[in-house]
Amino acid sequence: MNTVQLLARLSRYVFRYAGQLVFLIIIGLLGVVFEVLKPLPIKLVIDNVLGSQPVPALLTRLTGPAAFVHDKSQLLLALVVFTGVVTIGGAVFSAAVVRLTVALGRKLVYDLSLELYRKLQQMSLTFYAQNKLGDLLTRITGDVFVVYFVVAQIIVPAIISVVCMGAMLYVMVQLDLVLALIAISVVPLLILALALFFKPMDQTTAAQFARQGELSAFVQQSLTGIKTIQSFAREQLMFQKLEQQAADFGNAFQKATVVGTTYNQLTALITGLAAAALLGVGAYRGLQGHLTAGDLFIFIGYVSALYAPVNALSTAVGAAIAVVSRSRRVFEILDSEDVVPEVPGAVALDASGLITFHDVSFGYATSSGPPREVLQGISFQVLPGQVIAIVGPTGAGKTSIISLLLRFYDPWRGHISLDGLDLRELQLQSLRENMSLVLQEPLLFPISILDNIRFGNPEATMEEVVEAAQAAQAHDFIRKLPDGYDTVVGELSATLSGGEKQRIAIARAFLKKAPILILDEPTSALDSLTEARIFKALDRFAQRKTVFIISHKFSTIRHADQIVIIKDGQVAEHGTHQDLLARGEVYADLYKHQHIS
Ligand SMILES: Nc1ncnc2c1ncn2[C@@H]1O[C@H](COP(=O)(O)OP(=O)(O)OP(=O)(O)O)[C@@H](O)[C@H]1O
Repeated sequence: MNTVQLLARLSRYVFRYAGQLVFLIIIGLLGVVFEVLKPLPIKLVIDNVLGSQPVPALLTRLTGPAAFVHDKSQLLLALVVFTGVVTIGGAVFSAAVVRLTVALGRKLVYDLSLELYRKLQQMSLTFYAQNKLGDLLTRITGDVFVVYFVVAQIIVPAIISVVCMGAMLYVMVQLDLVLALIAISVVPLLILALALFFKPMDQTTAAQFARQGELSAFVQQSLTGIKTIQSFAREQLMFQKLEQQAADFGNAFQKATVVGTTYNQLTALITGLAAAALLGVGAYRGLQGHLTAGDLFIFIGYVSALYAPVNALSTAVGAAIAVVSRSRRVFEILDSEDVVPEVPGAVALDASGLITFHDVSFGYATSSGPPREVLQGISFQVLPGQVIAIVGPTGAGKTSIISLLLRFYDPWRGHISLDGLDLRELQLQSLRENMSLVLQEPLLFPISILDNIRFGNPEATMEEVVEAAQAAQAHDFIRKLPDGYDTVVGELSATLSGGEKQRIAIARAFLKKAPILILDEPTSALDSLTEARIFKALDRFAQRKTVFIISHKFSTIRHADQIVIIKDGQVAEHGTHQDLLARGEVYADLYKHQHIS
């Protein structure tokens, strides 16, 4: 997307509030009137109060036959009052512009942040594997301000500046054409400076924001992993890595700032030289009688006042460049097609829990090189109400099977069906409503334990929550916490043990009344007595549910209706505990090993 397209797209967000924007611009333009009027009373003081020029015809036309314009002391008093009005009016309108801009900007940033957040929620896990969390955070908390900058630093100042400059140039043309032409000659020079600097400013600014994203990603990752860093006493190593990232960001920041300020200095130089030329030529023409002293004062006043709109315009150009770079980072996400697709007419389903894998193959993209296949030709069927255990060495592909079942990814070949329907024909939300998942490393949110358990079933009553917590062997320890079920889980749930977190996650899954329950190493952090109690409760809770269990523990696996052994991404064996022991191959070997150890 090129610069013009990007700015046009950003403007579309702003034009949703066209009424507010127009009002803001009108207020800004009324402020311009005060700005343009500012030097006028001083000209009249010089020419008509101190000097003895005839009162300008325009003024007598405005005031009619009023006598005060011809009485010097009364005219002076009127001009002093007028100056006060102009000053106060200018201040009021410029304050109003700031407030209205912020009020509008707030809504714009809010809208864009929510749109971005909604899109991020839909992105596939492949997207999250390829993008760093810290960088995404920078985009959603920082880069979204582009819509505010587009109003505050580009649209409003550009319009006000152009009108302000136009009005001042008009007055100058009326006063003296030669001087007005000198003032206008600044414009092509400013355009030339912009043409020279546009590309370097765009490139260095884009690089600065990219490095900033990388730096926040690194800081975010290292703070999340602070326990590991401290336990390995590797603070120094991480510090050195951070130093490198910070230095890269510093270099990028320096380059962008140097290029940006050089451009600003160049524009200031051009306008400054033009002001000097105006002053010289203006005074010369005054001496020749083309201008009154008061007119020359207006010129000098305008030339210095012209700095403000010219600077605002050049700042608007610099801001546009930053806005373009940053909005590209926002639109990259909004335009990304890396979402799990839903076919038109996808159906909702209250599943019974019949799941079939039909010759499924699947793999992951790698950051360098071709994608890597991790599952090949997987086929099996689970009937409603059955318990299936997926077993196999680490890295065999067990969790990948579960990820396919939840449609975090789609198979490369083959397909998976639920109640006879290809998962891709189902509405994503409906598919996942039918499933309840406990992960090996359960994540709890920084909300109360009650809300964590109710996460999958917000309507559940307190009795149901307690029942699920009791079944998950979590009720007793929750009751002993300072605020019981209302205890808020700390950041990253650092205050709970691994086993406590697992039990809350199991309670959460029990409470969500989905027909399919998926347990990925759900009890790895629990002692065998607690585990046995949970599985006893599971028999009751999971009646008529289809249950997937990934586990290395034979105490968990042996009672399953069927056991699938995955090895090197393929189904190596398939049967019941007794069948597989009798076969005396992979499963029997694993079983023997665990018993001996
Ligand atoms: N997001 C991913 N991107 C790339 N490769 C991945 C990804 N997730 C898993 N893999 C790779 O796919 C293979 C299978 O991983 P998977 O997590 O399915 O195995 P697993 O049997 O569940 O292992 P474990 O018992 O250790 O949890 C592994 O080699 C793993 O490195």
